[in-house]
Amino acid sequence: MSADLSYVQPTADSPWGTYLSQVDRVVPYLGELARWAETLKRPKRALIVDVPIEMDDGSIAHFEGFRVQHSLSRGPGKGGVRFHPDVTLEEVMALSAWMTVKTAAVNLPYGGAKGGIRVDPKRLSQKELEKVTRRYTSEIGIIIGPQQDIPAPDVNTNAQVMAWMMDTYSMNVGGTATGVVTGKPLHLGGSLGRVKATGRGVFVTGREAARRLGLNLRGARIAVQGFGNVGSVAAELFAEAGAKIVAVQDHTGTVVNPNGLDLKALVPLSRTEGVVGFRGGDVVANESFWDVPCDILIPAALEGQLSAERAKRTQAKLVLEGANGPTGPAADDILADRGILVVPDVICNAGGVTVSYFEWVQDFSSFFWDEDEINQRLDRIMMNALNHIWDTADRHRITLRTATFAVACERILMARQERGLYP
Ligand SMILES: NC(=O)C1=CN([C@@H]2O[C@H](COP(=O)(O)OP(=O)(O)OC[C@H]3O[C@@H](n4cnc5c(N)ncnc54)[C@H](O)[C@@H]3O)[C@@H](O)[C@H]2O)C=CC1
Ligand SMILES: O=C(O)CCC(=O)C(=O)O
Repeated sequence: MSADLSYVQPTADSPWGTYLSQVDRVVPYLGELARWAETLKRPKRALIVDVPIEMDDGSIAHFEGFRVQHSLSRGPGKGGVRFHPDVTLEEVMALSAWMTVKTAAVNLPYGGAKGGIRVDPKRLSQKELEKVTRRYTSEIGIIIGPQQDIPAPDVNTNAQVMAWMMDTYSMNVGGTATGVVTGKPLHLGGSLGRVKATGRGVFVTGREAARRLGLNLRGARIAVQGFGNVGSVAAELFAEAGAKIVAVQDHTGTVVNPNGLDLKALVPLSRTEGVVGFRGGDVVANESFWDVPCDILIPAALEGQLSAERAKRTQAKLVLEGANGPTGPAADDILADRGILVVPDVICNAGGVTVSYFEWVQDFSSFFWDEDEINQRLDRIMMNALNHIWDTADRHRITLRTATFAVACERILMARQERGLYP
């Protein structure tokens, strides 16, 4: 399993360990290209930076920052930036590798990258947050750029953070470079539809999976873990399609209502108080979220949340991975044995990077599309990719995860091979 890199010690269920085991599972389906498989197990480039800033009280604080470019074989690096106190190099490596697989699965002309800062942004003032963002951008400026590596939002980052990143990079290169990041505000070269794109992709792939399972969305019961950009938008779209959101969990706690939570009231409140501020349901212990009777489970928070033990308990028939890496290999096997269908992260949440690609293309041409056009193109790309993956899964009798890796890794390794061996 291990690529034996001295700078990380993955375990079976850690993010990089999970990724390595997913690669091992796809190798038998790669034919001649399997000789290149080891390249998937090593990031091309990993940068660790110190981010020192002066805090509002005059003290100097240092934060650890990362940018990992897992693969550049198919194009520039692409992937979000996460601000979270638990960010590690190992986690960012896994997230960058999943980006490589994801961009290839939906056939975007990108490699995979990811970044992060080990910081709790909730403890920073707006001024401190801007300083951290700008200093980090300057430090990673030596490896990012519109043709090198294009960051985007992830956990605890948003359009404002992207605007600061774009501005800092632009000042350093001496000219406005809108294409250096995606997920920007609309009047700074952002794209219509990007904010909702990841949740929309979860909905599009989930709707198709439900259709194939014969599960009617009207009245279907859905539990959502993580109620931020991805989870809340996916919940709203499923509710619009007639489903009932029966449980939601965020970092503040868990709220359940078997008759369906009122999202019109819950969503705005969750942004200020967290979901436990909502009075239209019962606040329950976090662990009981995994026992809630439901048809569809959407993990949309962090990695490793759907553990083996929780996989044994869930009552869902369908799991839609809004988050990256929510399910470890042992849990994956349990879900497969129990006949629970998993639409894996590397296709399920690819809507965000797909509309990021649209944003990058629009920035280059300085011609912007309307939202209908964006949503139609997104729908088409996601459906084509999913159908191709489903055919692959049926042909080899493998899970959708291994099938997505098979489709994607063939594209990545073919590009690697075609680029040749010599410098
Ligand atoms: N934003 C994007 O476009 C994309 C995000 N993703 C993935 O989706 C997941 C969520 O990302 P976003 O919604 O963007 O982040 P976000 O920062 O908007 O929301 C994160 C949510 O997770 C909740 N959360 C954090 N820790 C938790 C815990 N221990 N237990 C329960 N809930 C917890 C937070 O309270 C918040 O509701 C991440 O895995 C991210 O990598 C994947 C593709 C694209
Ligand atoms: O929009 C992007 O470029 C990347 C989004 C992301 O970080 C992800 O898909 O995990």
